[in-house]
Amino acid sequence: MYKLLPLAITAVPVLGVGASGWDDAYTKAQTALQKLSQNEKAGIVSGVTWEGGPCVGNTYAASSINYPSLCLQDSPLGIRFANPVTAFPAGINVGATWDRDLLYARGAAMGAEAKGLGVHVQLGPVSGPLGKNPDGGRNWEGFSVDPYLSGVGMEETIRGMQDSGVQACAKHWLGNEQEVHRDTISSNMGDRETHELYAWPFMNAVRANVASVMCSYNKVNGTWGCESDGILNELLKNELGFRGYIVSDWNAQHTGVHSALAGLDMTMPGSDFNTPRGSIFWGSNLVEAVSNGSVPQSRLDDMVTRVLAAWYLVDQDQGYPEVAFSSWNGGKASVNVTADHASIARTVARDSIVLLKNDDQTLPLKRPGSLAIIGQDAIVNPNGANACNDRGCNTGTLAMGWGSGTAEFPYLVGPLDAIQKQAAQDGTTIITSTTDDSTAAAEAARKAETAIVFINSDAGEGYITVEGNPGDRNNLDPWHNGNALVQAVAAANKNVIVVVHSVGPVILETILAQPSVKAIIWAGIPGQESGNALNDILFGSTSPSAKLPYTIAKQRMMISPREFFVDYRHFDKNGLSPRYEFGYGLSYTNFTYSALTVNVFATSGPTTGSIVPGGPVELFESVGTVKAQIENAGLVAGAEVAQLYIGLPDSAPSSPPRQLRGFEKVNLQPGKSELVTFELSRRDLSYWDSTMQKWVVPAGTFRVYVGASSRDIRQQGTFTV
Ligand SMILES: OC[C@H]1O[C@@H](O[C@H]2[C@H](O)[C@@H](O)[C@H](O[C@H]3[C@H](O)[C@@H](O)[C@H](O)O[C@@H]3CO)O[C@@H]2CO)[C@H](O)[C@@H](O)[C@@H]1O
Repeated sequence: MYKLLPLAITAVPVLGVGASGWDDAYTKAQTALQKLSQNEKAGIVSGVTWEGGPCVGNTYAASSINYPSLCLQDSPLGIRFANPVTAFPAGINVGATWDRDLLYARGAAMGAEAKGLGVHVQLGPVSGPLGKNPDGGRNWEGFSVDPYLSGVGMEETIRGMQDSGVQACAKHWLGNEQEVHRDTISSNMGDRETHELYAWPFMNAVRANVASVMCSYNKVNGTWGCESDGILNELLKNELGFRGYIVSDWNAQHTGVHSALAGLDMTMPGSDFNTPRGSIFWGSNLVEAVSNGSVPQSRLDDMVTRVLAAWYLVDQDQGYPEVAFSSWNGGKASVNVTADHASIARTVARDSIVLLKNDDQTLPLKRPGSLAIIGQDAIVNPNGANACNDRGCNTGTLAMGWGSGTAEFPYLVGPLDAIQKQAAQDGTTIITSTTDDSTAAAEAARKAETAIVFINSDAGEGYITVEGNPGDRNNLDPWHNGNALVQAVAAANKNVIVVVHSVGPVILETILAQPSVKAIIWAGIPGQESGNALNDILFGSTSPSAKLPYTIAKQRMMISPREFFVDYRHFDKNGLSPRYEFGYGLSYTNFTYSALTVNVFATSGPTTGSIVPGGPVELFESVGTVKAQIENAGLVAGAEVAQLYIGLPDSAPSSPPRQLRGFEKVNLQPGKSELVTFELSRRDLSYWDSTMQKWVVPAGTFRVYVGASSRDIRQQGTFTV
């Protein structure tokens, strides 16, 4: 039933229509193209080799059109290899906020820092990996394992970044779901899961007019990601109407001619990582490939036009700043671009903290007489927050994963530092045990009213191995004997709070089996404001509002997704009970749901219209609304993320029981209520029909679920198409 993507080169890229920004940018690019020499054209699409310029990627300048050497720089959470910059919470944290405004604000702040430093292309955001494997090393760089939530994350972040003037780069296209063997494996995907899961968030990215997309190291259905006509020309450019350029991941290009024909538009870093540099596929070789007829002139012109159009799209021809740092000498920037972004970093970190368990209203803390703070994860690495290159170690509190998706911390507020400040105000005695030694931990815990244990679990990119974890995690257990640490503390103290800093799901069964564990918090990898944000929740200045962007299972084995039943789709389809389901999160108040109304006017059938950035034009048309009344029925102010799930009718074969298709976050004072409206687009009601090669709205009765999580459904309804 599933159709594999074609391997042969068959498609001719078409330009999307409908984005006037692109139309203007293309007009300027086509004019500029006429003035370029063949060498300049090849230079615009070729990197100058690894470490050949100040940024992780640099192209050649073209003096005839006053075009600069483009600076491409990581990362999805801040500007890599530069300082000072803001080290924002990771993608997985901002995903956990389910807050469009925060997604946009973080993107805009990152974009402003990039522009201030002269970075033309910021290498993020990420929706590949999506997170099919819960132990995938780079899942934390993206927003969520759910394509809808991930898609909103992509769209808002890209809008924020590009509104600030930097070109965003959506990565890694496509199926980059693991680090181990990432540059040799083939991600074999059926056509339907390709569309409904992995390509979905990139549709949002293209819809947000993303300037560039990075193709990935892995093969897709047997063909290298950066050499595949099927996923580059056919899917991304033709079907999704992508008008920007495709840049290779660093050293992910394997051939000169074939990659050009398959749709690659820029090669990075222009060489492999060896010294002296080998594997230079483009540059002067591309000029030769055109002159001997292996690559059509029109293809080279198309590459250049796309790259120039992206530059014009975000007005980088209008006095863009010079690059103000070098990646290779400590990154000291000649300008300070951090502005007031620490407050955005703190708000995101705070609003991404998920309260998983809170028995006996243990939280918020109410001026305790004494507190034991336990675990190495409570303090900043004694050697410094940036002691390890690309954060490639797990010493001290975990606030970032490792790899290219990192930035240098300008400072890192550790949990203990922040709690001590609050304790001084409250008259609370602090007792510490800041190693992971269980005996010392129990001794400290015995002396306090309440004990807070800090545990963590790290992951990162595969070119670094940390404590035996080769990028991907070896398991979903806490590191550093975290379970034993909690057990020891729970045996010594009847009032235990566990704080988890982790890149993704951690199995909590051992911890939950301790009756003394009264509360559990997931704080993710919160960036530079870690301790301050945690204080806001621990001591109750803010009620937690975050919801899990993935499922926490009872055991690792239970998550073995097949095809497109990843995460909650797998649990729902197979009638399995998760420990904490997708979308779950407690608050210090409680919310009631009422008055569901459904008003949908879609017609069944396939899309037929033209392609706009993102896909067929009708996919993004409104087809109705779902509304529900949310009331804060508790005693304190708080925010609720109301979630809309849709179940397709049986005429859509083998579909998940329900899928996220909307969410709205509302801030409510006690006793107040608000009517939330979920706007539905045609895409929200469609599935990908592999035979027809179309998005199709199936005929029949759709199920509507509105609730506080994927399992906590408060209102249900139906509509028929
Ligand atoms: O940074 C741009 C994109 O690069 C990919 O990651 C590369 C990373 O940036 C780079 O630092 C690392 O280099 C190491 C290299 O692989 C290794 O052979 C050499 O010995 O040491 C280098 C580190 O000092 O290579 C990474 C690729 O393997 C990312 O996938 C992508 O997301 C980035 O945007």
